[in-house]
Amino acid sequence: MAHHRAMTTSDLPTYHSTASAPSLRSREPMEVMERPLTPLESADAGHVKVVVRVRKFIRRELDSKSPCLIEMRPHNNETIIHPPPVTQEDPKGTRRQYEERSFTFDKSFWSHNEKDAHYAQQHDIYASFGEEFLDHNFDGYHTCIFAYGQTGSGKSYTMMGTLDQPGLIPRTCRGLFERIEAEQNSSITYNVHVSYFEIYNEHVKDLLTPRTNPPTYLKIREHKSDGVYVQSLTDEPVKCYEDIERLMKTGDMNRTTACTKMNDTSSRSHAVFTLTLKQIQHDIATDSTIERLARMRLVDLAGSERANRTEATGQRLREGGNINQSLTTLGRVIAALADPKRQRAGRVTGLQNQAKRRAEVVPYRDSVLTWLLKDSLGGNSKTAMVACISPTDYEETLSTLRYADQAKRIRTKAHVNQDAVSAAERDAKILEMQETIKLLQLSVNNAAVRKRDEVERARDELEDYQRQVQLMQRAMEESRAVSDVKIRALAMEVDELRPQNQALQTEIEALRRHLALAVGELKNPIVLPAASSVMGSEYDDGDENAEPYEGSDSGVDDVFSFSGDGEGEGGFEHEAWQADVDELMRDLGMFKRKVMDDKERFPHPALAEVGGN
Ligand SMILES: Nc1ncnc2c1ncn2[C@@H]1O[C@H](COP(=O)(O)OP(=O)(O)OP(=O)(O)O)[C@@H](O)[C@H]1O
Repeated sequence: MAHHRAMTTSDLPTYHSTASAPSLRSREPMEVMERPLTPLESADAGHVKVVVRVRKFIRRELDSKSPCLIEMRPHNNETIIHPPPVTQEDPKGTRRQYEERSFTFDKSFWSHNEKDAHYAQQHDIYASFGEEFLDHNFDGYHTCIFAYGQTGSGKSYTMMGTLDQPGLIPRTCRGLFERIEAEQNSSITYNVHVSYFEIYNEHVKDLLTPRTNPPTYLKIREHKSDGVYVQSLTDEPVKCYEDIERLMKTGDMNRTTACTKMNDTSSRSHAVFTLTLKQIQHDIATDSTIERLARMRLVDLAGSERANRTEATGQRLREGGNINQSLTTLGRVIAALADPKRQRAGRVTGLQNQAKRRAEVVPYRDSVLTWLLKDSLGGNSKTAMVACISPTDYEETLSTLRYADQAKRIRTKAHVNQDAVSAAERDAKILEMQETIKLLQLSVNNAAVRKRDEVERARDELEDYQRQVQLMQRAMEESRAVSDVKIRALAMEVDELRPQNQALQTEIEALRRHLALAVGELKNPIVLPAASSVMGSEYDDGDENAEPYEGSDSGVDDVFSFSGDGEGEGGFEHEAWQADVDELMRDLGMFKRKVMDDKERFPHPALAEVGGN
C-alpha cells in the first residue's frame, strides 16, 4: 500500500510536494505544478507496457488432467509456451505446427501455483504497475489498462477480482482515495467522477443506470476539444471509496454475462470503467488556479477466442461475431500502430508521404471499442495491456501471446493535461457557458415546433444543451471549491499568524507600561527628600518669580550631611560633586535670566498682538 509524505505548512507555497503524490517507490517530488508547462516539456513518448499473467488450473482443466504448457522465468520476464504432449488422438499434421515459443514482456506474472516462490498475487499486480499508473494520474496523465485474453483466462479476476481478492480496479480506486485523504489539508481540491459502460454487440450501455426493456443504447459522438465521448453517459461524482464500491456493484450487476462452455460467468461484453480525477490548486498570491485532469480507463475485454471453441450458438454466436468485430478491429488497430513502416512515415513530412499515410490510416472508426479507446491506443495516454493466459490451451494462448507481442511495439504520446486559469478567466468561462446555454435553450424551444423530420436534430440539440448545463454546473462547483480553498488557506494563514500576533500584543503592552512609567517619572521626578525642599524651591522652572541662584549656602551642605561627617574620602567626593552642581546651577541661573531678559526684549509677535488688543 502506498504511503505518502504528509503535507506540512512549509509545503504550502509550493505546488510540487504532494500534487504528484508519489508512491513508496517513487522518485523526487515532482515540480510539475509549480509553473504552467509547455506541451513539449510535458509530452512523454513511450510504448504500451505489456505484462502477461498465467492463472491456475480451473476445475475443467483439473478434471481433464491437462498439463501446464507455460513456463515463466521471472529474472528476465521470459514466457515460454511448450507444445502439448502427443496424445493418441493427435493427428500428425496438426502436431507439426506446435512448437516451443518464447516471448519477453515488461513483466511475467506467475499466478499458477501458490506454492511457488515467484507466485504473483493480486497485490503484486497492483504494486507492479497499478500504483505506477496512479502516480501518472496524479501527475496529470491519462492512463488506460486493458485486460486481453480468451474466455476464462482471468481477465475479470485481474481487473475486478473477488471480494476476498480484489483486483486492479478496486485497488486503484482505494489507492486514489488513500492519497487524496492523506492530503486533506493541502490547498488542492480533488474532484473524482466515475463512469461505467459496456460495449455489447457494438452498442454502448450505461452500467450505472437501471436496465430497461428494450435496452437503452447510447450514442458516441466526437467533440472538437473533448474528443470522442459517449453521449448522456452517467458520470457520477464520488467522495470516497465506498461511493465507488457501490457503483461497481451496480455496474457489475448490470453487466451482460452468460454461461459458455469455457466459463460459467463469461463476460459477453467489453466493460469500460473510467475514473476522472481533477486536481485544482489555488494560488492565493496570484488568485489563479492550476487545473490538472487525468482519466483512468480500466477495460475488461470480452473473451478473444473463436466462436466454435466456446460452442456458442444462435444469439451467442451472433454476439460472438459482434464482439469479435470490436476485437478484430482492435487487432487491426494494434497491427497498424505497431507497424514500423507507419511509425517511420509518421516522422517524415511532405506531400508524397501524406498520401502514403492516408493509405495507412488506423481503422479506429471500424468498431465502437476502438473508436472510444482511440486516445488510449497510440494517443495521449500511458497504456498497459495485461495479457491473461490459460496454462493449458496452446492455440489460444499462443494467439494471445502474439497479440501482446505486437502491442508492445505501439508508441503513445502522453502529455500532462494541465491548465492555468485566473479567477477572471474562470468567471468569463462561466459567463460564456451561460450565453451558450441561453442560445441552446432558444434553439431547443424552436425545435419543439419544427416538423417531424427534424426531430432527430432537435434531440441532438437537446442533448447538447443538457451536456452544456452539466458542464456549467461542474464549472460552478469547481469555482465554489476554489473559494473553499481560498477560505481554508486564509484561515490557515490566520492560525499561523496568531502566535506572532500574541507576541506582538505582549510586547506592545510592555512598551506601554514602560512609557507610562517614563512619563510618570518625568511628571514627578524622584527626588531625595532634603534636597527637594532646597532645590525644588530655588530652581523650579515653572516658577517665574523664582530667585536666581546666587551661590552656595549652608543649606546645600545640609543636603549631603546624611553621608556622614563630611570628612575623609567620601566627604571629599561630596564636596567635589557639590562644587560641580553649584557651578551647573549657576550656569542655569544665568541662562534663565538671559531667557527672561530676551522674552522681555523680544516679545512673541502673536502674544504681543493679543496683548495689544
Ligand atoms: N490468478 C487467478 N487465481 C485464481 N483464480 C483465478 C485466477 N485467474 C482466474 N481465476 C479463476 O478462473 C475463472 C475464470 O476467470 P475470469 O472469469 O476472470 O475469466 P475471464 O477471462 O474474465 O473470462 P470471460 O472472458 O469469460 O469473462 C474464475 O473462476 C476465476 O476466479
